Amino acid sequence: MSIQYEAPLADSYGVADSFPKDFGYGEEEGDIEDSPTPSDSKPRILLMGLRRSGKSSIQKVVFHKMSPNETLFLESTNKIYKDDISSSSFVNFQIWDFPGQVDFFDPTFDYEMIFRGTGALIFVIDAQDDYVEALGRLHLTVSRAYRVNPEINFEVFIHKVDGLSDDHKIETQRDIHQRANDDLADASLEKLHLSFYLTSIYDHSIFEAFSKVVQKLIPQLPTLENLLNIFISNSGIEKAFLFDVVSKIYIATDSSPVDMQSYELCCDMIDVVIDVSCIYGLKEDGTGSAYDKESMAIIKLNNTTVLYLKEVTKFLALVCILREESFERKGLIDYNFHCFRKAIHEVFEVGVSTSRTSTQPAGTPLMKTVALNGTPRSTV
Ligand SMILES: Nc1nc2c(ncn2[C@@H]2O[C@H](COP(=O)(O)OP(=O)(O)OP(=O)(O)O)[C@@H](O)[C@H]2O)c(=O)[nH]1
Repeated sequence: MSIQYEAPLADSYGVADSFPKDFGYGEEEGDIEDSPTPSDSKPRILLMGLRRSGKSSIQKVVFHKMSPNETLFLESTNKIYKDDISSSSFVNFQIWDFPGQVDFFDPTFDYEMIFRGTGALIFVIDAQDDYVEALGRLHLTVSRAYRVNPEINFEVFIHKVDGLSDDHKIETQRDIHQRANDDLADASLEKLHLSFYLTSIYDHSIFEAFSKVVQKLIPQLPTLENLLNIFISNSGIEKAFLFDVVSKIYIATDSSPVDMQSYELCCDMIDVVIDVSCIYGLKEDGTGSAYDKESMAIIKLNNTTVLYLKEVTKFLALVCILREESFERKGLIDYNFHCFRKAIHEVFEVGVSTSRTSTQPAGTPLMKTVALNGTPRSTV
């Protein structure tokens, strides 16, 4: 494997373990503004579930680069932990990690306010444990939330599946799916849709699941997918992912099916690029950024596959998978990429100006749409 690597200038970040929260490359002309939304009114993604189901671990591994083994030492969460990831991520939202047992009857717990501003509710079920109690809790939580805000996306993570055999995984998913939907049918809540994912922090499944959760909240997803389709079909590229670099969530991909291996390969490439950049990309005086406008990398694998990464915005990178022979037309690919990048910036600039002109009456609840760094703010 050869790596042709153009190291971007790195900031005073440490190595991979202490990955920066903010890549820190400054505003440029036409750069996308940070959201002026006060943090408490930002749309949110809630992480709920029984104690020790793995909520804090998911949040730390996906958004804070914690290694899965370190989560063994996480202490139990005792109050709602609000994590505002908008300064480091394309996705301009808050993640609220709830303590295991939320008491809906506690008068200090204003669940109506919480659910009103929620885009997605992720309910985490520990698949290695007896999940009967968790299913009861799931039902109570989603039915309450649905009554307050039927626009919420309800996502169920059947978590810690690394401990299960393949057959057992499928059987567990089928059983949980069946029971959860039976409970909803009994309560005449058939319209409430639950989506299920098998997840583990020990592989890429948690990033893949989070990607899907976030994609549902991106209003411009069809436009992004279209742009990716046009880009790859005119450039001889097999697969392209638009990544939020810090979290490795892919916010869009072309319409060909995603196979887990390709996704993992692209995630690994981002890790390599950022790690090398953090170690060798520093200026002598320690200034610079681990990810900036110059960031790009080409990795040629021994099976005639090429991985090509390029910066799109402050938070986003395009990672493509293509054959070596297609890469011979690198000039064409680069030209098409230039057009693609310009189009993405235009989508976001239109978004920002739309949000500047749109007025939202005071007190209007923020609904489903999650605001993005560089995309329209919530307009409901
Ligand atoms: N095997 C396995 N263990 C996991 C996984 N995710 C989390 N864990 C472990 O589960 C335990 C509990 O994780 P936490 O993240 O603290 O759980 P929590 O839901 O936030 O717990 P509370 O704060 O008490 O509500 C830790 O020991 C984690 O290492 C996973 O995907 N697989």
